[in-house]
Amino acid sequence: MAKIGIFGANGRMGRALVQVCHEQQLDLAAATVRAGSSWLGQDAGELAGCGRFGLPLVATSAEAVQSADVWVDFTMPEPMLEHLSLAVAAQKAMVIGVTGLTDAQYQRVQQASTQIPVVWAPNMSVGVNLLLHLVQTAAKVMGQTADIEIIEAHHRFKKDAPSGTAMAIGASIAKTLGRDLADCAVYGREGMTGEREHNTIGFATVRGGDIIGDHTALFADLGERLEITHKASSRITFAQGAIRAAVWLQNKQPGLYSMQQVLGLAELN
Ligand SMILES: NC(=O)C1=CN([C@@H]2O[C@H](COP(=O)(O)OP(=O)(O)OC[C@H]3O[C@@H](n4cnc5c(N)ncnc54)[C@H](OP(=O)(O)O)[C@@H]3O)[C@@H](O)[C@H]2O)C=CC1
Ligand SMILES: O=C(O)C1=N[C@H](C(=O)O)C[C@H](O)C1
Repeated sequence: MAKIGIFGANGRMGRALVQVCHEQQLDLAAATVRAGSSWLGQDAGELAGCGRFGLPLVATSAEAVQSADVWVDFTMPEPMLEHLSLAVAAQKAMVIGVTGLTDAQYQRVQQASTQIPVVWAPNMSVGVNLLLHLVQTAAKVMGQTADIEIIEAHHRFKKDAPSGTAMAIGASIAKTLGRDLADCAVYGREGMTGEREHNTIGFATVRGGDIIGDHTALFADLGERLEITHKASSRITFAQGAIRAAVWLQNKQPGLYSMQQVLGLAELN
């Protein structure tokens, strides 16, 4: 059984990951928090509401990284890249769910994946990964005439916008239509915008309360519109996907793997 490690175990996703390891009786070998964190020394199980594990939270370090075979990271772009360097040095596999990466940061993930096995995905849920396929079919049928808008809603604490998932939906549609997302994306509208430019893909962002994560791809034509919506009702769905990826990743060769591959959806392409 793979020894699993969690970086940022005190975060919203960090706690959900601990919970899923517990529910699935997996070998959670290490859980880290940032150096100087007030959570240092607390029990990982108690923090996640699962009862005492006898597994104290330790500071992220080269030494701590040795304790697990596969590490899971839902922190933030900069700390994630530091964790990735530790994983490369220790030759450990890594599952990354962090969003809001710049192109340069994503290239560093790609570079690291030449040395260790990595899964990176902006959304680890089964439903969103299926949606990424469904929008391709919708784009093929309606994309030339319909106006395409992507609407996402998340909790008030989220730091990046549009969500990584919204960007992946946009990229999936743009690729199907032979468009470059960088050229056709419109992020929000204000003032005298003029009529909608036909070949654009619009993004709208909502932030509020404790919304876990809603995404809609809208194909709006004259006389009808199609909306494909996914709503997450618990972070556990993301954590289950990430832990599934961690188990899948053990003994894989170095490479950058997608959630589509983990879930066996790649052949739907
Ligand atoms: N791919 C997917 O399916 C999903 C992806 N996400 C993504 O996961 C990421 C985390 O989301 P969420 O759990 O809500 O975020 P939280 O803010 O709850 O957790 C972030 C974690 O990162 C740590 N962290 C933040 N900054 C630093 C730093 N400078 N150095 C070290 N540690 C740091 C935090 O530690 P501290 O508390 O000490 O600051 C905390 O442990 C986001 O990018 C989000 O978009 C979220 C859900 C699903
Ligand atoms: O920050 C979040 O919470 C989430 N982030 C991911 C994203 O940016 O797409 C996935 C999920 O919607 C939750």
